[in-house]
Amino acid sequence: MSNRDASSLGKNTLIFYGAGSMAEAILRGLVEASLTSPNNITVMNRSNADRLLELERQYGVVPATTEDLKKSALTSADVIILGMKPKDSANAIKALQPLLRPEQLIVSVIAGLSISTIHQLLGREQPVVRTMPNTSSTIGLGATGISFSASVSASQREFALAMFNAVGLTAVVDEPLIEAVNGVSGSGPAYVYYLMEAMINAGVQLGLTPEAAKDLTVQTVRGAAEMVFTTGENPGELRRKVTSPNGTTQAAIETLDHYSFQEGMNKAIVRCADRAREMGDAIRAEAVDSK
Ligand SMILES: NC(=O)C1=CN([C@@H]2O[C@H](COP(=O)(O)OP(=O)(O)OC[C@H]3O[C@@H](n4cnc5c(N)ncnc54)[C@H](OP(=O)(O)O)[C@@H]3O)[C@@H](O)[C@H]2O)C=CC1
Ligand SMILES: O=C(O)[C@@H]1CCC=N1
Repeated sequence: MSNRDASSLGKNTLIFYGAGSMAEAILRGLVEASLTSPNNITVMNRSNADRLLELERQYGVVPATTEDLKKSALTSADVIILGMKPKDSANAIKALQPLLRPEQLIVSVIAGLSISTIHQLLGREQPVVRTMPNTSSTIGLGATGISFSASVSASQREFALAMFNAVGLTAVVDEPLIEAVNGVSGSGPAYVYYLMEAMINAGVQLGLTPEAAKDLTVQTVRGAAEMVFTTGENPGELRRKVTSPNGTTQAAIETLDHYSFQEGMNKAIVRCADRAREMGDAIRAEAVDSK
């Protein structure tokens, strides 16, 4: 793997094996940050060729639309990014078995799928980077948890970090904590969007136009995240500064407490991490069954 410039992805070739929303979020970030030439990125999926042609049109990446093109791109790529749904992953990874060279790097974004299951499905200890990104990578504001298998080389490690740093923030964690990352930031954008939906709906209920309710909500969430980021203050401290004694915010927070908001969020995130483990167990069972 080329290691001449750790801040870019060099001449390494990448294939997105599964080119759906998460793959697009990452590749768009890489292309728009000029981290690599779009010619170095191949996209493939199972059957939706139109989708690949659309990605080519938008980002200039290379579509692998025939079985021959798919095979040769998988065989030659320096890095293979597993971007299919968990339920499709066991078969897709098994199909790689006869194609892989020992030095090819596997990067997985698949929820629940452990490094050991990938090794089991491949029948060998290929270098694997297990990640949990999120869709905000699309605009360079992603948050990605990363862990490495023992055989990942120093240059492969740098490559993976450069790749995900190009599309946001990275946190290297021990592999068992990837499910916690899934609970907090992998699925996290959905919780924030859900909160925003509720805020917009309530604004409309109180008489605002849908446009005004949306604009005010978006700016509020943006501003609140930016306040935490820029000031370095804890969310709790910033919340207290908004909350005048016996004022309007206190009344709102008490209502959230009445409906167990904190407990609900806690249970949701713990359940999300558990669900990732369940999905991982199901893939592991497929790997064992196929032995
Ligand atoms: N969406 C998110 O916010 C996040 C998702 N993830 C993970 O990313 C992964 C992908 O999710 P997402 O992008 O939402 O899914 P999508 O359904 O958008 O995309 C999945 C892609 O995988 C392709 N695919 C399925 N089977 C195969 C196969 N055998 N060979 C080649 N390609 C295949 C599909 O092709 P076709 O359409 O032709 O069937 C499709 O292009 C999941 O494992 C998820 O856990 C991780 C973090 C965040
Ligand atoms: O919902 C899911 O399973 C995926 C994983 C993280 C975000 N979306």
